[in-house]
Amino acid sequence: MTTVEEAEKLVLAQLKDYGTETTPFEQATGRVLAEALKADRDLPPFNRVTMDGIAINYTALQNGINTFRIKATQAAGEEPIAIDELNECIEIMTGAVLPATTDTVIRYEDVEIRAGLASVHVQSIKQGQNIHPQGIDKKQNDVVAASGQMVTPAIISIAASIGKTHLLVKKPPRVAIISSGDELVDVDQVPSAYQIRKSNSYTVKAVLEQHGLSPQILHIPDDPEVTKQQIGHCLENYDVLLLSGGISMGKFDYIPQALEDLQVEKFFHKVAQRPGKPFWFGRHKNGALVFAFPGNPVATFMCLHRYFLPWLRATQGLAEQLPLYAVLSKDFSFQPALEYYLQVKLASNPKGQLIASPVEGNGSGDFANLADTDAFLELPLERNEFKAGEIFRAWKFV
Ligand SMILES: Nc1nc2c(c(=O)[nH]1)N[C@H]1C(S)=C(S)[C@@H](COP(=O)(O)OP(=O)(O)OC[C@H]3O[C@@H](n4cnc5c(N)ncnc54)[C@H](O)[C@@H]3O)O[C@H]1N2
Ligand code: MOO
Repeated sequence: MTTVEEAEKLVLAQLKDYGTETTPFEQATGRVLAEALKADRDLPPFNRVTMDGIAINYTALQNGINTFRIKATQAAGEEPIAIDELNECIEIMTGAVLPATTDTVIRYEDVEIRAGLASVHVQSIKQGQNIHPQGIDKKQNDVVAASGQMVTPAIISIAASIGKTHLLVKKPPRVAIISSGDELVDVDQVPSAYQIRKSNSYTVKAVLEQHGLSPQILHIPDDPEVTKQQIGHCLENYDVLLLSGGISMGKFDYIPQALEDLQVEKFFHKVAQRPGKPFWFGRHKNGALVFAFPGNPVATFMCLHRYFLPWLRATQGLAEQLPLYAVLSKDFSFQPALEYYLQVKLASNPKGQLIASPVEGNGSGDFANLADTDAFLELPLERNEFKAGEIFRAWKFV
């Protein structure tokens, strides 16, 4: 059987550039930048006052002048007002441009203002204080965000500051999320005593939307002809098919046969892991990839995080995410020769360690347990006994 490492390698070998597109910057969170963002002017663009108070020329203090005549008040956004004499000051607000004839700002807390005069009542004034100098953060045309990184709220802030209303981003793959099975009814339907509501498709969609994708949902009934026809249609119209269910050994598990009939090359079927053992992965001749995840909700969820999301990062040119490690909080044993993905709740302790506490639940059909956990702990297949205090890789999903 294919090991997790082999499966991961085969998945990550299927990278493709889906091109670029332009998007309004406000809608770009989670997308991958396909251009470098450059400062349209110095950052900050002028010597920016950082405290409300008075602007003076420091030479005045050196000459023993402690009381200043307030010449004018300058708000942020106003043209700077120069002082003409050393014994003058400008009352000035945070965000205002420092007037060229001044070089130091003293905050209101350190002056007393009476009858148009400001008296400084502290000694420790430093020349140039309370000023954020022009261009100290970045110079005009400096790269402020490199191509190939994910657009985060901080990058939205940069785009806004430099007037970039639209960003060139990587085009994400077009994804179809496909569920199958006649036991499944829609979320707004009342299931019979023998049915359940579809949940996997919505879980997968929610995760994908967090990563900037806009997938389409489709349901296929347990009918071999319809299965083949619908999957055939998706292979022509999408870059990636994410299926859940219908791939193990059941009499109505028509997906593997349909994929074979449609000439989707199988890279593997079944991975030495639990949950998610029946995972099927392949590629159609036109390049469309098929991730067919086992239908049990926890299996679909695990495979999505363990295989699809790393593939998505890599195919969009993002650097590999640094692995996360956690300390197992109590002894645990697992006998089958499968890599086990233990559901855990993570918490850090005062020593700065990340502690993984098992919250086992009732197998891969127990999707309620996912809400009580936030990661899978990857327990290697070569072993059966895992001791409290040992460190393992964690796959966080919250
Ligand atoms: N004889 C064997 N039986 C099974 C094996 C096996 O190796 N030999 N593997 C088991 C494992 S492990 C899993 S996981 C499941 C996977 O089977 P399928 O991928 O064919 O999934 P289904 O049978 O269609 O469904 C399994 C389970 O999940 C529910 N389901 C399916 N889709 C959804 C959905 N969209 N939303 C919510 N729940 C869904 C479905 O009703 C079933 O309860 O096979 C084992 N059997
Ligand atoms: O993959 Mo199955 O999830 O072990 O139940």
